[in-house]
Formats: sequence, structure tokens, C-alpha cells
Amino acid sequence: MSKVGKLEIILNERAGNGQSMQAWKKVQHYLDNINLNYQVHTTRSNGDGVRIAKYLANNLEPYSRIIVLGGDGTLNQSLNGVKQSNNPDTPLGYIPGGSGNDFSRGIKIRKQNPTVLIQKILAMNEPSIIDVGKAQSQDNTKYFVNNIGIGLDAFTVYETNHSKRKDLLNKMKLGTLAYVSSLVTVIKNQNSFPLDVTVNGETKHFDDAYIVSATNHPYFGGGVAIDPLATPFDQKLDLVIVHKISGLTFIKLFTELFTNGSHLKDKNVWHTQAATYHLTSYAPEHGQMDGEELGQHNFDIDFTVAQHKFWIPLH
Ligand SMILES: Nc1ncnc2c1ncn2[C@@H]1O[C@H](COP(=O)(O)OP(=O)(O)OP(=O)(O)O)[C@@H](O)[C@H]1O
Repeated sequence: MSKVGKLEIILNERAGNGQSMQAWKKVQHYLDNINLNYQVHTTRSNGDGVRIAKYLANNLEPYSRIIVLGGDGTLNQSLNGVKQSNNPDTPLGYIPGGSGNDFSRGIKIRKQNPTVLIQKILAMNEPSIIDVGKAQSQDNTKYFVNNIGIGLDAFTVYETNHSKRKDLLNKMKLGTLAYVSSLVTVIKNQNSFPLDVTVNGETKHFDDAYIVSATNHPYFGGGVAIDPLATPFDQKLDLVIVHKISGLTFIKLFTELFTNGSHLKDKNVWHTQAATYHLTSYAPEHGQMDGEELGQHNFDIDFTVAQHKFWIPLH
């Protein structure tokens, strides 16, 4: 085992409707067994992850490690907290316990038992380096581990977060179904919107964008592979734009999306991979970042791929 003095645990007890607590009980049992010092910092409300991670990164003792237990939203907030601190390169450990868990799916650790994960994390001598997205707009800079979406998927996140169905379906361990069920409601109401994308000095205009996903790995919405080609290890961010579609085209495309991923080849889908690009949307649309709502407005964002160190075993 590598030298680890203390673990600072950021815990969202509410993530995954209790899955995070179940994971923590297993991890805690192991830590108590090996007599390792730890302190739990529980998030109480939205934004706590940022505040706690920033404080911890500013005050971390040598040989201590920060470990996040929660869903994608808690990890997102913790990453942004560290980035806002005086030690923005502080590595983050992560044990997934959310309902969607798209980041852990994207880096292929989702199915690992929390006890096995913590053992592997403690055995790591060096953190893993994983791509993250950086989104700069006029008033702020935000980092994301999964994706930023504008349009249909973001409206779906909004609808899911504000619907009682999510709690019920999550309790039944049907997180993806919660997303899909909201999707049906959203499809009826989501309009197309104008969008400009600038990549490699060239601007492309879309009159009728419908789904826009700037993504670090394949998944959004709890396992939907919007971009099967994306990988968080290539120092690129992918961008998928789906034109407004309806009727049989819609059914065909969504069947491909949910089955074999061949939607990327469809003429209604535009896809690119680049280290940097710029997006401007010209209608008040819903936005989402790692499943957290970004509000409903026009977006004007510079995207860049960045990298962060994680206490996450990749092998
Ligand atoms: N004690 C708390 N009570 C209610 N909400 C909380 C609490 N602590 C954190 N939160 C908020 O809960 C939200 C969801 O957290 P998170 O994304 O980690 O879980 P999840 O939605 O179950 O997982 P996933 O994003 O992987 O689907 C975040 O916006 C976070 O700010």
C-alpha cells in the first residue's frame, strides 16, 4: 500500500437515492478495519461540493487524499471547488454512488465494488490523468467530467429533476428509465434553435439544432451513448449536434442511438472531435452540465479539453 495519512471524504448521502450511502458504509467498514484515519464532509445542499472541495484543497495535509462519494453532480462540484482553490491540481478520488453514474461508466469503473475500489485507490502511488472539459463564458469558467448539453438532453435533465418519476424509478434502480420517461415528455415540447459552431477557424451555422452535446466520453442520461467514439483519454472533446427531426426519421435515429450507436453516421447528425471549439446559441434553451441544470438562456461558450489527476484506478 502507498503512504496515505488521512482521507477527506466528500459524501452526498442523497445521491442515487441512497446508493451513495450504501457505498460509503462498505468503504467505512473497510477503513475502520484497517484503522485508517478519515473525516467525512457531508454535503447538505446544492453547491456544498464546491465549497467543501475548495476548502479541502486549500488546507490538505501532506499524504492526505480527497475522496468523493456521490453522483456525477457531486464529482462535478468537487472538481470545480478544487479548480477554484489555490491548489487547482489537487487530485480527486472517486467512488460512484449516483443514479446516472455516467462518468464512472465512461471510464469503466462503474461495476466495481466500493470495497475493491477503495483498496485500489489506497494502493495507487500516482493518480490517473483523465480528460475533463473546460467551458469558459463571459461571466465564469466551469469544468465538467461528462458533458455540457443544450437542447433536448438538457430539457430532459430539467424535466427529470423536477419530476416525481425520477425518485420512484431510481428507487426501483431504473435510472435510465427515469431519463427515458422524461424524454418522452420533452420530445413533445423541444423546438429547434439556431446555433453557430467554430472549429479550427471555420464557423458552421445550424438553423435547426435540436440536441447539442459537448462531451468527454460516450454517455449522457444514465447510460445513453450519444457519442460512442468519445474517449476521456484522447485530449479531445467531442461535439455531437443533431438536427431537428420528426416522424419516422426520429424513430430510426433514436432506435440507432439506443441500440448500436450507428446514429453518428446519419445525415441528420454532425460530429467532430477537437481540443477546442466555440458554441453560440441564439434562443433561450435549457442547458445541463454533468446532469446539473445550467438554466434556460442563450449560450456563448469556449470549450477546451483539460486534464485532471484522479485517484481512480483505471486497470
Ligand atoms: N444533502 C443533500 N440534500 C439534497 N441535495 C443534495 C445534498 N447534497 C448534495 N445535493 C445535491 O444533489 C444533487 C445530485 O447529486 P449527484 O449528481 O451527486 O447525485 P445523482 O443525481 O443521484 O447522481 P447522477 O448525477 O450520477 O445521476 C447535486 O445537485 C447536489 O448539489
